Amino acid sequence: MQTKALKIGTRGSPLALAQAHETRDRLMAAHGLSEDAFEIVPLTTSGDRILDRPLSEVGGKGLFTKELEEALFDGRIDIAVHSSKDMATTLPEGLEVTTFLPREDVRDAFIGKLAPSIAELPHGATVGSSSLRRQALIRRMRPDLEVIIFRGNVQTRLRKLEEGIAAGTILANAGLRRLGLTHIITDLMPLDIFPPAPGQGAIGIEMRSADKSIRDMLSAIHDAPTGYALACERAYLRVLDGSCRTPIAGHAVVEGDRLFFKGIILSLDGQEAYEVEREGKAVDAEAIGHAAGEEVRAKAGTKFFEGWG
Ligand SMILES: NCc1[nH]cc(CCC(=O)O)c1CC(=O)O
Repeated sequence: MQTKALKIGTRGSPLALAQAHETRDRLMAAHGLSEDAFEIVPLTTSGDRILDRPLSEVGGKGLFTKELEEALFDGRIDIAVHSSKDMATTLPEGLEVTTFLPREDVRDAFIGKLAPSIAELPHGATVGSSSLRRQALIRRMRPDLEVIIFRGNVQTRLRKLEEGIAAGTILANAGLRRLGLTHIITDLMPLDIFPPAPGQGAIGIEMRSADKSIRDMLSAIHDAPTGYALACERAYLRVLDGSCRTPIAGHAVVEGDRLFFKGIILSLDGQEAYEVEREGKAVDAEAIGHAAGEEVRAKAGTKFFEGWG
């Protein structure tokens, strides 16, 4: 007889559901379980409801996770599947992200209507993005372009593009791959000129700290290199979080037992940029990320952050 199904909490967007299914499939494979050992529970978050303003104005990353965390606390779900990029850097007492799935490609993808790449867009063309990081990186490359706010899930943004509201948009390659939409990509942005957001491309799984059996079950699908990269990137972001109106990019790569991190913070117009590069042992991921955050914050100086809080 089947015992109680494990309830996998997720946002209801097609991308979130794809990530929940990937988590379920990996758990099934790792433990030889069938589909009915799991129940996928989609929940609507305030981040999904508020679509007319940029996230940086309405409260930031917590918006996508709060409802899922409440459901974890009251037992409506047993685990919560998140895009790591959307997660706050500190979690409520009693909850933990113990598990990261193998990371997808971290690059951003350009989807162009008037031209296949940002470089080839006509002078003054409009690009849609509500990410401060993408806006600043676009403006750094092409100060003549106009950047307009584009929110909503991947499908909503693509519809806006079809309606001609913008000449192009930028989305994470990871999300497009998970949705089977890579055919619409017209350019993949190189990491050195368009570094990703901390956490981009990585699925994180949150659980109740006290749940020993779930901890054991999840450990079978944890990807250690992704875990180290994320520990580093999240520590870096945590140092800079006080300035959530700052465009921030950061990316760690793990090779064997070494970790290589690159980070950059920019002014909103992309004209000012401060970079940091660190490497060390993968097991020191968090300390490396923390030190990188401190370094880039010191380089930028207090004036850079003034009035942005
Ligand atoms: N903020 C929305 C969001 N959160 C995670 C992804 C993409 C998937 C990922 O980075 O894992 C996206 C959409 C996008 O940026 O294109």
